[in-house]
Amino acid sequence: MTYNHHSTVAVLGSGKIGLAFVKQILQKTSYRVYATGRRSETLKAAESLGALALRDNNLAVRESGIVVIAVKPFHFPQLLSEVEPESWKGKIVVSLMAGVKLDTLRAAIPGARVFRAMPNLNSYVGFSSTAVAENGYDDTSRTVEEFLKIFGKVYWVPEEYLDIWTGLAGSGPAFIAEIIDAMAMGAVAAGMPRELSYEAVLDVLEGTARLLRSRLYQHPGQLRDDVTTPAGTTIKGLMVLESGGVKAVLMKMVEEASRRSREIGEEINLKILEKIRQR
Ligand SMILES: NC(=O)C1=CN([C@@H]2O[C@H](COP(=O)(O)OP(=O)(O)OC[C@H]3O[C@@H](n4cnc5c(N)ncnc54)[C@H](OP(=O)(O)O)[C@@H]3O)[C@@H](O)[C@H]2O)C=CC1
Ligand SMILES: O=C(O)[C@@H]1CCC=N1
Repeated sequence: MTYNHHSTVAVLGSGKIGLAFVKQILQKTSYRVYATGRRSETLKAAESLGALALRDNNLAVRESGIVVIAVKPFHFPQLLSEVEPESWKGKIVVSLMAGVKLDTLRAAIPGARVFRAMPNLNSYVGFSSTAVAENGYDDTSRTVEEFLKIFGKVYWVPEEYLDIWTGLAGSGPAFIAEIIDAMAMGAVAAGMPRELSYEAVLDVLEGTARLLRSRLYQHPGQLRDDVTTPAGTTIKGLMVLESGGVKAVLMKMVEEASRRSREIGEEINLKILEKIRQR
């Protein structure tokens, strides 16, 4: 296969989200993929998907046109020390790290065109809801948009929304998974087998998302009211939900996750500035 730098992607950090990216890229495109990691298990997992797995972040960056940063935010300073500043020059860099701001990324990797994106683990099946921020709309942004569409839907947002997006859509699959589990357990408590209960909740979730996206409803409250028969079953369940303060808890859950994303950004920014001073 012939290739040039622009048809090669480096995924730095082949963990949970990194591997989801590797899987989709290799399944849907003809990009060559370099995937890095530290442990042999990590490299083996990437290799088994068809990536060129390697420990050398510098080589992966040098050989690629698009570089995805998928390490944990607190591993970023170490990653930086492993890549020569020259290697980043002219690259399109897409950071998936929670919290780490564009200014911090630009200061850390000058000479690259940097984008900050927040996908979610639904990328694994091509159903991510990904927000991306960077100033300007040009050919490079369009390349990044096309690239991110491999993993699902793409939304351009001002950077100020990215921490909130992280708390809502980035962490979202974990929150929804907990709600699904709780509802299935409720059915088990009422006497139905776990597997059947679980399938039913997944069906309800998928169907409700479709119904809410249809033109029938402008607001979820309208669907709630249509389901709720006076003195029926739903209103009794809703009363329990309200008495438990569940709606307020869910609101606080997203708000707190968003706050933590901002906090991570501040912590990493300080570490990066320290690192830059040492250069
Ligand atoms: N998980 C999720 O749902 C989402 C995560 N994110 C963001 O993606 C990033 C990764 O998260 P996640 O995938 O969950 O984390 P994981 O811990 O699963 O993956 C991180 C990977 O980075 C690798 N790594 C760490 N340091 C280096 C290094 N110096 N060189 C090469 N590889 C390295 C680790 O390899 P090894 O294990 O071999 O040490 C590990 O496989 C985070 O910044 C997170 O904020 C964004 C959206 C969703
Ligand atoms: O929990 C986290 O910090 C990361 C960011 C979004 C999903 N997982």
